Amino acid sequence: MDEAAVRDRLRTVEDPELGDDIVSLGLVNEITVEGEEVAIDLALGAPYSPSETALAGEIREVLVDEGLEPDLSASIPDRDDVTNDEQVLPNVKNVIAVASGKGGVGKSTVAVNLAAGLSRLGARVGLFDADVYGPNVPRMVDADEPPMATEEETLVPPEKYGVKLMSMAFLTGEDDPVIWRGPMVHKVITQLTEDVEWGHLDYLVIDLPPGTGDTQLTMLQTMPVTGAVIVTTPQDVALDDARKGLEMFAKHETVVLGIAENMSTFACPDCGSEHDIFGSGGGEEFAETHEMPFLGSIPLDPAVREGGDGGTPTVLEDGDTGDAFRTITENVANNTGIVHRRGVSSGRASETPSPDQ
Ligand SMILES: Nc1ncnc2c1ncn2[C@@H]1O[C@H](COP(=O)(O)OP(=O)(O)OP(=O)(O)O)[C@@H](O)[C@H]1O
Repeated sequence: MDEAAVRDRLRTVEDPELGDDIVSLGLVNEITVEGEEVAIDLALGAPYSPSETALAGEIREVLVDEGLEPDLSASIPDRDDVTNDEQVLPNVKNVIAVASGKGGVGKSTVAVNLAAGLSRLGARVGLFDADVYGPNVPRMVDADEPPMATEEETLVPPEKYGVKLMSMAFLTGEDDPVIWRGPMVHKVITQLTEDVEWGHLDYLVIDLPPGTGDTQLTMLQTMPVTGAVIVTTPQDVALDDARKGLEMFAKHETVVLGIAENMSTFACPDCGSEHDIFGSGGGEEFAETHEMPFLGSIPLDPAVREGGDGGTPTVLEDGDTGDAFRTITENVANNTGIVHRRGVSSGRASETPSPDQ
């Protein structure tokens, strides 16, 4: 079988989300055939996301059915085409910012569980606690080991649950109130991203400070954010704040990967029934109204708080609440993949002359 024949066979593989075959969408970067061995480079950008893993499985199956031995690799053209010196965080494939319109809605909880959940899927993950106002991620994952400084004056982040961790708390101490101004934020964030030995990462999850002010905007401008996750509770006030969050991302042209609703239904351990303490369904309605993906709801569950007080992140535990975090993790990864594949296929569409040109 030659390259053209392989390409032809790949036309039978449909992208699960974009509604066309992978060749027409421009997702096949390169095919090299040597005897029965066929190496294929695909434009897939969300490692270990369930939908891209399934897609790769399907591609392999089609080729194996033809008696070939496939060897698949993935690269994202828009990131990989820029030389390393020009890039912030060149070895990080995806930067995912976790944001909320106001404090206390569970943003850090979602960031920690998302990072641990992605690591559980097999990905290489970092978690950057950029909440300058109240950095609490180290406490949540019980990481009392500070980063190590190298001779080159870079920092090696400690690791917990397979996640590399960096936090403002390592630098300022958790209890020191810090007043941050724009230029300082920019400088510190640049240092914390550039001087940290993150190594090669599939995902760097960033826990942004709550709110939608200058600090948050500076952070978005400093880092190459792939997409943002907005955390909200079903309460109207929080949803109003979530609206401001959307406006901030629109202003900065940041893709929103979806809305996660936290503290939805309370499953009462004593009486066994469910209570909608803050109302329910608000997050999903909000996502629908704004045509944003809905990532899932997390129940109000004492185990989440215990997990956040130095216990194991709930996403790593059995049970319904763990399932809820796993669903959100998978949706975030899948939506990250959609962002890249859509970017590749729309770039290709603009290169192709339209019929009447
Ligand atoms: N689904 C949940 N069920 C029970 N407790 C939760 C849940 N989500 C978060 N919590 C608890 O609520 C508190 C606030 O959560 P968290 O620190 O994640 O919020 P936050 O939005 O990051 O707050 P801030 O950024 O203002 O510090 C924590 O004690 C956390 O353990």
